[in-house]
Amino acid sequence: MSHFPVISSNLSTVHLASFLKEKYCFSGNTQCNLLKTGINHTYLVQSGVEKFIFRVYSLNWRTEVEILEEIRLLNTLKAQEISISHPIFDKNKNYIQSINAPEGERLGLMFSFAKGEKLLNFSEETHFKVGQLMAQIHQITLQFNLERVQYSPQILLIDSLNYIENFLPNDSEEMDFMKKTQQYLIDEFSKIDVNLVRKGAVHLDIWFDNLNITKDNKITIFDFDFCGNGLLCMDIAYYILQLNSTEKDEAVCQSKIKNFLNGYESITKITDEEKRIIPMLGVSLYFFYLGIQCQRFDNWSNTFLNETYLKRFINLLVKRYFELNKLG
Ligand SMILES: Nc1ncnc2c1ncn2[C@@H]1O[C@H](COP(=O)(O)OP(=O)(O)O)[C@@H](O)[C@H]1O
Ligand SMILES: N[C@@H](CCOP(=O)(O)O)C(=O)O
Repeated sequence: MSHFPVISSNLSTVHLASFLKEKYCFSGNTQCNLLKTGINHTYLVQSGVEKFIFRVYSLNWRTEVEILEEIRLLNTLKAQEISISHPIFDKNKNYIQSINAPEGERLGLMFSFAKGEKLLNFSEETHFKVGQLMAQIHQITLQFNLERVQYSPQILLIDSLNYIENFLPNDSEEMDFMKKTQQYLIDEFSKIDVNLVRKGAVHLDIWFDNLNITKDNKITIFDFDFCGNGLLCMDIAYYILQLNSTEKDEAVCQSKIKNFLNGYESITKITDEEKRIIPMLGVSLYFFYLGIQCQRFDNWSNTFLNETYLKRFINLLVKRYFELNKLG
């Protein structure tokens, strides 16, 4: 039977379970449950008492080389005993699985299950520990070059706004703000003293949503899908930015940021130049991820993304953060 061509599909969990059972030689009952259809589709795989996470990349989202580079980074971190979710190879020692989905070949990768649970809000002490963990990662990823994206102003600010333009009227106040801010941020990038900021591999998406925390406060970071090359302080900027959007009490938010930074600096120093540019990098990352949401409209964000959503996001998050940091 021939099918009408599709751009994305949801794999049958029953069939995925038997595919994985065979590939990874799982003994006994193997179950697969969909956790999330995001840019990638994430499945919880259970084989007896063991738990794993299987990620199925959207069609053409990442190349094989990019995924191999993510694996290389994760294995480097694992070798240094950094608490991250690591990739797992199959019975033939292959990491990447190829799945012949209706839309074309989709790639898959198995990960260790990060112990603990996701917490929207956690203590100052835990923020201190996240800071330490991020700094330990950065000590290893300093000067680490990945054959993946370079987080340049072009990617963060120009390409992103091109995607946003498809959904936000050109004559709206919000687009006016975005265009002026884009120009301001491009200028700020050109003023960065590159000799005083550390460069290397960044995760770019470290926030509560990509951390599991155990009862005894052990943190594991997962979802390195956006890893690439950039300024290490982009990770710091993103974490602080997200703390501002998830912690509503200003005093508590500041105290958590302070603890996070203290934790980081208990391992390695953040330069004065890095501290100076953290706010403008945060706003740049808002641009980037808003661009990603628009880019992935077809198979991810269409359930929430529209003109009103963009206007609210820009006014309540981007503009607020810009003004809070007295930028411009
Ligand atoms: N290694 C992991 N260990 C435990 N849970 C995970 C792991 N990876 C993903 N998850 C769970 O699956 C959800 C979706 O996975 P994620 O890779 O973050 O996808 P997305 O980027 O679309 O949010 C996460 O929010 C988390 O709850
Ligand atoms: N965290 C980003 C988007 C990437 O989200 P994820 O679901 O892949 O972790 C955002 O805030 O937009």
